[in-house]
Amino acid sequence: MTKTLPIGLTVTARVPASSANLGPGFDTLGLALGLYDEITVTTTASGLTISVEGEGADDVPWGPSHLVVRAVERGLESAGVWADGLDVVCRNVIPHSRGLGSSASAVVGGLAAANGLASKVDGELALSLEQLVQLASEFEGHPDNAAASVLGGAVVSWTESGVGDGEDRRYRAARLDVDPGIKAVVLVPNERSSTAHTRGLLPEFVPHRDAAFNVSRAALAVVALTGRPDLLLPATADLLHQPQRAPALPLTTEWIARLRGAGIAAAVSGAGPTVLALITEQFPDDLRAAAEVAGLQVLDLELAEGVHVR
Ligand SMILES: Nc1ncnc2c1ncn2[C@@H]1O[C@H](COP(=O)(O)OP(=O)(O)OP(=O)(O)O)[C@@H](O)[C@H]1O
Ligand SMILES: N[C@@H](CCO)C(=O)O
Repeated sequence: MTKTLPIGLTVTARVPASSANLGPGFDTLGLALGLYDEITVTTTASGLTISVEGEGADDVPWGPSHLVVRAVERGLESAGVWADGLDVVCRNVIPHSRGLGSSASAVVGGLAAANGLASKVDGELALSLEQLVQLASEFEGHPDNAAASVLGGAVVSWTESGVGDGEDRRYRAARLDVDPGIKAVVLVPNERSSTAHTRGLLPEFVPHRDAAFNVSRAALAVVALTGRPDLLLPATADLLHQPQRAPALPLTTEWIARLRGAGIAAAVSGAGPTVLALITEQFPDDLRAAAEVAGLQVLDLELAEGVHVR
């Protein structure tokens, strides 16, 4: 039976950004990054109020079609609770459409906030991390981003029910504990790039030798991330999506080549256009200055834990 939440219940979810693929792990590997959106949800007597500060405030709809609102509603439904009214406040920091998983973070944050409300009235209603990964991945479509924002650290994600996109598709993920010496630097262009557009550039079939190349590098990425950071450069090479997306991402492609030429493990973050660099030493000052001159925002980020609700 559905329980109605009392009025005035409030929670805040703090949800990290994420970087998907890490080079060879297309649709599989992800990393949670220390750049956070905060979502506060309060139960009210009726209706929906929403306010958005920061990133995307002028672009996203301020109403029931807002991604966070839809995720909160899905989360309440999944936990078996109902709210007569909701007040939703979003404080956004994660850049949109830059390959930093903003849409997955919005969905994970909304689901986790709903879960927090349900747990406040009855701990037995709490959704597990596995359920949050499933719901967020179903909702958003990218388990590599969604699982990273739920679980934190680095993740390997996979699907269990085969090839289809049907409702029975099961999304699974395992967390890797990343070597504490590894840090992330992201180079964020001003221009946006839609994931749907750059996915459309990918071919239906790839040569077997390229698939084999990526299998070896993706497996190596797990080794490098979990204790052999000296292997990060070969472990972040890719033939399955970055070369195909390159025509749509010229600045990104130029900077990945430049960083890799300097011995830095660099890859397209998600579907781009952000560049992800994984380092164990200081990011070189001359490259930082040159990137800024080229119009890239350079951010040093800790690797993050998963979504946190208070
Ligand atoms: N915090 C948010 N609140 C509401 N809508 C959002 C939020 N974050 C993202 N979105 C929606 O998702 C769109 C961006 O999704 P898209 O998948 O193209 O990029 P991304 O998630 O930032 O990057 P990627 O998936 O490549 O890592 C935005 O244009 C916006 O419509
Ligand atoms: N793996 C997805 C991530 C999107 O954030 C892609 O590269 O399209």
